[in-house]
Amino acid sequence: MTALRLEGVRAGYDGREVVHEVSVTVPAGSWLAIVGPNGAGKSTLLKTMAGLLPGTGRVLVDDRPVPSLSRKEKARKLGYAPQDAVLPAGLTVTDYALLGRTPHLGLLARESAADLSVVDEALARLDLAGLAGRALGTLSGGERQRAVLARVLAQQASVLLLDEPTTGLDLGHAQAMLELIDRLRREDGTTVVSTLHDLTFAAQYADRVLLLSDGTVAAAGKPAEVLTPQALAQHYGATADILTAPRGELVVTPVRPR
Ligand SMILES: Nc1ncnc2c1ncn2[C@@H]1O[C@H](COP(=O)(O)OP(=O)(O)OP(=O)(O)O)[C@@H](O)[C@H]1O
Repeated sequence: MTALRLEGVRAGYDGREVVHEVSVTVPAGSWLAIVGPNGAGKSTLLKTMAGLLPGTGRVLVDDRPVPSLSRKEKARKLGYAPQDAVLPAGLTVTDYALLGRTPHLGLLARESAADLSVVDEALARLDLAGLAGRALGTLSGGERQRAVLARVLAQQASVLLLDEPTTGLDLGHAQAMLELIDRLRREDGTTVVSTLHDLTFAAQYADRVLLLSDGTVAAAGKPAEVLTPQALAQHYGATADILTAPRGELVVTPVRPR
């Protein structure tokens, strides 16, 4: 089953097109990583998928055009975590994550014990339980980023659109975050689309990788097919090797040019 489909999507800002004619199909329960150099249009593409940026072409979630969904339907189907969310400084981590439950509440309904337990679990999994009562304005960069993800996880949307979910996280928290996202995918059938700068993470977690370059799809397919030294040289201007770790995982590593 297809969870998300883009057909000839074009998008941009102030009349300047930065994403050109992107078509992609994301099967339900799979993970698509969007990679590419700075300014390639990754965040723009993700915002267009989330229905936050108008574009031409079609974006369909569960075979329904995103613009045709009500706000609540959209929030139940699509959870979007931006790279640089603006957070209300005075709100506590718990109250902020509870906002993720809004699409699940009835009219004028307050959060139930079940909503609170979803939030508590998201906070615990993101190692934020000890910070639950802290105001967002007092958090470190990595803690803030985890709070943004806690909110989107609490939303329990069927498709997660995550813009650079590991930005600002140390190696352990980054890995824990990706493991958590992968577990949601395997256990609940959640579909994941994430931009990722870390190509080793992209290679190890995504089923498929879409390499965006200058707003067009330069390559799409299995990580080993897309992440080649030639592609990294051509599109990133980087000298890199693709290694295989002892247990078979791919590792993308820069190598100092000679
Ligand atoms: N709000 C905006 N208004 C005008 N131009 C924008 C806006 N946001 C992004 N752009 C431009 O669109 C292009 C694509 O930006 P985008 O943020 O989508 O790239 P990206 O691949 O996510 O980059 P990065 O890896 O640096 O985060 C860039 O040229 C950028 O300057």
